[in-house]
Amino acid sequence: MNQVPAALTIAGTDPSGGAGVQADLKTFQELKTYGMSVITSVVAQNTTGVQDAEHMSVPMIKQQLGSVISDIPFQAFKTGMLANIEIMDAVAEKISGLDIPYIMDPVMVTTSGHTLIAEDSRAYLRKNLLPMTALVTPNILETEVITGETIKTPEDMQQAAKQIVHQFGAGAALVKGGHMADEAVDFLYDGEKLHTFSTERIDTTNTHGTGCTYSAAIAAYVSHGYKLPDAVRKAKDFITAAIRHSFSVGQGSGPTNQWAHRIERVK
Ligand SMILES: Nc1ncnc2c1ncn2[C@@H]1O[C@H](COP(=O)(O)OP(=O)(O)OP(=O)(O)O)[C@@H](O)[C@H]1O
Ligand SMILES: Cc1ncc(COP(=O)(O)O)c(N)n1
Repeated sequence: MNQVPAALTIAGTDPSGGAGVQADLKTFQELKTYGMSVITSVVAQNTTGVQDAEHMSVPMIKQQLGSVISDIPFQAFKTGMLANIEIMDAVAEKISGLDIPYIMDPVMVTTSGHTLIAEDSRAYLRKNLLPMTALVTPNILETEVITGETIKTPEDMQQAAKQIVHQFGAGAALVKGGHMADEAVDFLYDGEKLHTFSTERIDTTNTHGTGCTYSAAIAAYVSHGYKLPDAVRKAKDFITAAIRHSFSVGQGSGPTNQWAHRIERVK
């Protein structure tokens, strides 16, 4: 018997293969995790941006979740694009009661600047979904939306990570600073300690799908049994390699390379 951990992504699609469910499944596979996916929205997008999106019906999302949950055990799951309150509510209903670590990538705006969730669903996400998470992974903009505070400095990021845990009830918060100054520095607050993960900033515009790949890598490592700070540290190495060896395909912001960890021997 081939026993491997399994992970589930609940997210939107990217037919150009760089973000969303496609990035998540590639990442799970690379990290020796059996990958499964529930599609919430079908998005027409590519490296240049988002052209259109169609959301799956609530019954269909619930059916997909039911199909997976009733059949195959998994050791971690993540959410990406949850476009509106109805979809968030459907997902919340199906995952409540699962005793499995939940990693939320609170997808709001893409790297190319397109809004992926309805304005009025932000409050729902904060109030109803955040308390269910083991970890939430907002970038600066998403952090500002969640906390209502402006982020200018690394200290602001650290403060926000604590606030997201203590005030909004997330299990842990990883505030990502891909756009802050010279370094790509992220802060993890796990309810007890602040951890810093910092790498050099790679000079590239190929960052399509970085958030998706990073959170999927964290979920994969968690499915293998790593505790949060270690899972994030390993995922940070994975995403940094993936950005460093990213693909210059397409006419816009290219995708990351999920097999780069093999080139750099990230374990
Ligand atoms: N140019 C870069 N060089 C190195 N690391 C980067 C770079 N851009 C992003 N990262 C890192 O990649 C990971 C994923 O970043 P992610 O894209 O989710 O957040 P972000 O870059 O802060 O925001 P955005 O979603 O708007 O791109 C984070 O660890 C971030 O620090
Ligand atoms: C379906 C979907 N989900 C999420 C993203 C965010 O991607 P990025 O990490 O580039 O901001 C995306 N472009 N498409």
